[in-house]
Amino acid sequence: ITNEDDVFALNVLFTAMGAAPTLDGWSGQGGDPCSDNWKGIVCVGPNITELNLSGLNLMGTLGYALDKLRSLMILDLSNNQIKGSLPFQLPLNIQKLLLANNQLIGVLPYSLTYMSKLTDLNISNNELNGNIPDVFQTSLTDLYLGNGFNISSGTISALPPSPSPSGAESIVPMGAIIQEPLIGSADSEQGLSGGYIAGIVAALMIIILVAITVILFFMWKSKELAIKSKDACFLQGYLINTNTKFKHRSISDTATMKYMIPKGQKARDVDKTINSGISATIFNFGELQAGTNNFSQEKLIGEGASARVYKGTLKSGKVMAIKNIDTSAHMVPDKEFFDVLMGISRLRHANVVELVGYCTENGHRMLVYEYIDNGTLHEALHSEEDKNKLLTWNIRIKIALGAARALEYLHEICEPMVVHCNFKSSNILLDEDFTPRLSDCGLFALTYFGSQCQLPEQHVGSFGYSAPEFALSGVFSAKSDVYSFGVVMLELLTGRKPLDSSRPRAEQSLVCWAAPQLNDIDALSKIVDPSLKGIYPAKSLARFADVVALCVQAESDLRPPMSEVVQSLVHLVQRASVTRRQSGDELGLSQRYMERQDVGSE
Ligand SMILES: Nc1ncnc2c1ncn2[C@@H]1O[C@H](COP(=O)(O)OP(=O)(O)OP(=O)(O)O)[C@@H](O)[C@H]1O
Repeated sequence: ITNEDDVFALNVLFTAMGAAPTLDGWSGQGGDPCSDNWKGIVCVGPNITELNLSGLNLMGTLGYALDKLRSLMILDLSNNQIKGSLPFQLPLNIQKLLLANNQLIGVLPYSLTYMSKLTDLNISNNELNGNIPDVFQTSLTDLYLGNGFNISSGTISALPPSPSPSGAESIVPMGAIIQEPLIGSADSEQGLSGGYIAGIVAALMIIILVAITVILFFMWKSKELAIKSKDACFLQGYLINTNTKFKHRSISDTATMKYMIPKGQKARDVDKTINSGISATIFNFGELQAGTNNFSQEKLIGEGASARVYKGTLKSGKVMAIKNIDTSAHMVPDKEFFDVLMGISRLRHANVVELVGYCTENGHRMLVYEYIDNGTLHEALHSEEDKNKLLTWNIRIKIALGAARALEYLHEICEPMVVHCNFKSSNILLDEDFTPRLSDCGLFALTYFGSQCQLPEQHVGSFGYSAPEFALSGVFSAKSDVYSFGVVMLELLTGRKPLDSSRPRAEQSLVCWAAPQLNDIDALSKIVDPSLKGIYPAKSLARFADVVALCVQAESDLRPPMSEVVQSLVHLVQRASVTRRQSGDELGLSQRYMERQDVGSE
């Protein structure tokens, strides 16, 4: 009789692929694949070791349970029409993963890098994008591309000569096909090929940059380098230039939150039972599965480095955001998971997204949050749909104040304090009236660090927000959150992204470009978001900029605590409403007019 987990995985796969008629013998529920010779299956004893399903006209998606096939060595689903993204959880013992010629989208899951036995990977001719993990360049013999991968991030040296001469920032255009395997592709008969030379040059550059990093680190450590904001810019620039990845950083104790209990609540004997004290509902997997249409693509609302988020409707009719954490990449033991969960479940603040429940059935790690339905601040500021037009100056101050209050709560009211560690505009969700709600509070310890307190490569994506001390030493503190908050304020002020490689070099790092201009009122009016069309009170802008300048200081001790930031922003909001009343609120003047009055009155 076939292994129970293997049967479950095939049942899920069969359903996800729309019960394809070409899958002879397969079933969506139960069955005995090994004894009943299900199409394309090879077993050794009760375990499925091969799935050979190439060219069977299969559609649908790959489902969510492939990782249950623990003995699977060959997975061949090439030449079908499979859609959707690659599941986070793939079978870890796979040697051959053949998915070419399908319609797969999204990024490569991080779990791929954990597949130590993987020797053949063919994912050509799909619509995949994102980064290619470095590990593929040394351990695989057969990696074909034909997708939209971003091949920056330090991977360039092992790649064949790029069609574009732009070096480390090269992008393989969507649909471009690199025919040669990445490894062993150099044509030895022609001596040193362009790609080989490029590889050597890139390797030399990396060595030089690493040496610079080490020297800088020791200078910084011994306090011989008084880091002023100019130096911070240098560091930011350095990060852009090299796409440096900082691996295996430890996190300071303040950031590893275990029991986050807002002051006033009693810390009960939290260790006695593993999940007592968690103020959240336990959901069964079936309900979440049903509520998200079997975690279908249409219900997927977002994807971060460590989780996918689905919009789901519960039995009660309530709409929720269900965060399915990638367990294959982040094996957090139960005890730690419940510890963290207990803390998160107790967070209650008007500007913090509330955890409603969770599900740990079948090894899943799912968090159920209230659904916030107006997108993220990042989308509002940077999407191409002109959404930023809705963000008037006063709304921007309101968002900054709400987000500041959320951080103040985490830093100064919760006990022990909670350091967010991943504060950025895509973690600020907006509700209908643009009230900001901070998401992922307390989650960093769970999704990134687990028991080893290590930083994975994906965090590189948030570097535009990272404080210099974190980039240099990996140490996080509440003051690092304050820096990230300053970067988000700069985003609000300028409408620009923290790192933007499409801009001229001197403007790629937002902090680097904007910080020197914050104290100059003329310069300020030139860096302000053009989509505000000049409609803002100049004084309000200047005060806002003052707060930013304090927050993004390179020396962490000089940054203000969040309670001070809140106070400054409260003054701004109060001032804005007084000015508005004075300028004729009651007379029914338009917002635009009133704000023009505000500009004039400053
Ligand atoms: N409670 C929620 N309500 C509505 N949408 C949400 C909610 N939580 C997350 N999302 C959506 O899911 C997306 C992904 O969220 P997630 O926190 O997993 O990734 P991220 O913040 O973009 O990256 P990171 O992995 O660095 O946290 C968000 O950008 C947002 O669009």
